Parts: sequence; structure tokens; C-alpha cells
Amino acid sequence: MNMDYKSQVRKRTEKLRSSLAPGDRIQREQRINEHLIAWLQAAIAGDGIRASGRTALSLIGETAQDPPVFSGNVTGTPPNGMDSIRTNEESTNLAQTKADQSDESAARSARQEELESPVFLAYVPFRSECDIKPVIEACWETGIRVYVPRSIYSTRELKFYEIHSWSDLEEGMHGILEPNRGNEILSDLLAVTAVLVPGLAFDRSFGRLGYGGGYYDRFLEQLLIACGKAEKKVPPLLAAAFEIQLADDLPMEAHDIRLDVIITESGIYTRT
Ligand SMILES: Nc1nc2c(c(=O)[nH]1)N(C=O)[C@@H](CNc1ccc(C(=O)N[C@@H](CCC(=O)O)C(=O)O)cc1)CN2
Ligand SMILES: Nc1ncnc2c1ncn2[C@@H]1O[C@H](COP(=O)(O)OP(=O)(O)OP(=O)(O)O)[C@@H](O)[C@H]1O
Repeated sequence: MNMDYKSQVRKRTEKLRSSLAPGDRIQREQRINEHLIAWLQAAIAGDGIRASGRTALSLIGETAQDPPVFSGNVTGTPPNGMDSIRTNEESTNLAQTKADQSDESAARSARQEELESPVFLAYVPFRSECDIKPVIEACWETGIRVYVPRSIYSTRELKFYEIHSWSDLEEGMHGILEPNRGNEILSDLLAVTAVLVPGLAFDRSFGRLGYGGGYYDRFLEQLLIACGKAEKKVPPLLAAAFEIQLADDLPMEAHDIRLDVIITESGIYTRT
């Protein structure tokens, strides 16, 4: 259905996107990244993570005047031990026990922190996509866990794995950098805080056109089903794109899932 039209739009957008002059592209990317980081910061710091309603494309406008900063985790210093008179042996044992306990409780709170850390599903940009790597780095710096996809060609499915640095990647399908399989796999869809969805073109009703594998459509359907079953809110679905990727109207099919937020160099569009 509409395959010719879809592939025409794909080609046209890819061409348009790759013809941005390098200096101009860098400036636009910087603004997109600032907007995206500001959005994440606001959504994750407050309880602003909620799916938006629907209707027309509304431009919220400029955000992030200053370089955005995530609020880091604050860890308190343990209280000082109580003084009393003890034998050397006792103090050594006590010191050891304390050290064990604090190792243990540090490990426990690290695990707890990890469990409670926001989970951001992103992707590694390829071809002429907006370079969102600085957003991933900002996440690493502020305790937001980042997962990126591996494509399973035979079933056109995505599997997400956590990455901690750029060295966690290897060249995969279509020349896209993919996470190592040894890394932590995303096993709980309910743990997802927000999803950044790649795409070639987006429209006024937050429809999206991808590269045509149906990978994200399938994955998002699974996510929606999992949230539905658990009666949990669906995490916000975001896109980061250049203004030139916005179209009036794209052909949508039943399996196409609409986004909640589209972030461009001009601002943040939220479905209301
Ligand atoms: N950065 C990024 N990662 C991503 C995606 C993406 O859009 N962007 N994907 C989003 O789904 C998945 C990869 N999907 C892709 C699907 C098709 C083609 C591709 O090259 N298709 C051919 C035509 C189809 C064919 O002949 O098989 C082409 O465009 O020439 C590339 C990636 C997973 N990872
Ligand atoms: N949820 C789904 N279940 C089964 N098949 C699907 C699903 N979503 C999409 N498909 C199929 O995948 C193919 C590609 O779909 P489409 O053109 O919408 O991909 P896309 O959104 O551009 O790509 P991508 O999601 O990989 O970025 C179509 O043949 C479509 O029927």
C-alpha cells in the first residue's frame, strides 16, 4: 500500500537531510540535542513522564536557554560511628564488620539506584540522521540508563541492550552500530521510561515514516501490549528530527504507531 509513494518520500527526505551544509547541520543538531536533553530533564525530574493527548501539531516553543543540566543523584555520607572504649581486637572486628556492612549496603543501594534509574531507549544514529550521541552521553553522565537496538533481520524484530560507552558497540545490520550481545538485555518492557524513535519523516498528526522494515512498529506494538496488560501508562514516544523532515500528511497504516513528542531545532511539538 502506497509503497511507491512511501519510498519516494524516504528517498526525498534522505536526500534533503544529507544535503544540509555541514556547519548548518551542526548548529541544528546542537539545538535539537539541547531541546531533547531539556525535555528529558523536565520529564524525568518531575513526574512529567506522561503520554500526551492528541490533536494538531502545537509548537511549545523554545526551551533550554542555558546548557541543560540533569540533576544528579545525591548520596549522603554515612554517619560517623559511635565512640566507646573497646579492645583492639573488638575494634578490628567491628571495623571489619562495618566495612563489610557498608560494602554490602553500598552494593545494595547501587542495585536499588540502578533499578530505579530511568530507562531511555535510544538508537545509534546512522546515514543522515540527526546526531543524538550527545544526548546519550548526557544520559550516561546523569544516571539515565541507555539501551539501543540490535535488529533481528529474520523476524524484523528489535532487541535492546544497555550501553555504557561507545566501545559497547559493534558494526551490525545495514552498517548500523549495534550493542554487544553480552550487555544487559532489556527484559522488562514495563521498566521503560521513554523511547526515542528514529524516522525519516513525521507529520502533523505525529505519524512517522521509517526505513521500511517495520522494526519499530512491531516493537512499539509489543510495548503497548505489555503496558496495556499491566494497566500501566505507555511511556512517551519521542522523535528527534530536523524541521525539513516534517511533512503535512504521511500515509499511515493500521500498524503505524503515533508519537507523542517531536523535537526539532525550532522547538518541542507535543501531541495535545
Ligand atoms: N539509527 C537507526 N537505527 C535503527 C533503525 C533506524 O531507523 N535508525 N531502525 C529502524 O527501523 C532499525 C534498522 N532498520 C533498517 C531498515 C532498513 C534499512 C535499509 O537500508 N533498507 C534498504 C531498503 C530495504 C531493503 O532492501 O531491505 C534501504 O533503505 O536501502 C536500514 C535500517 C534498527 N536500528
Ligand atoms: N506490528 C506489525 N506487525 C506485523 N507486521 C508489521 C507491523 N508493523 C509493520 N509491519 C509490516 O512491516 C512492513 C514495513 O512497515 P512500514 O513501511 O510501516 O515500516 P517503517 O515504519 O517505515 O519502518 P521501521 O519501523 O523499521 O522504521 C510492512 O510490510 C508492514 O506490513
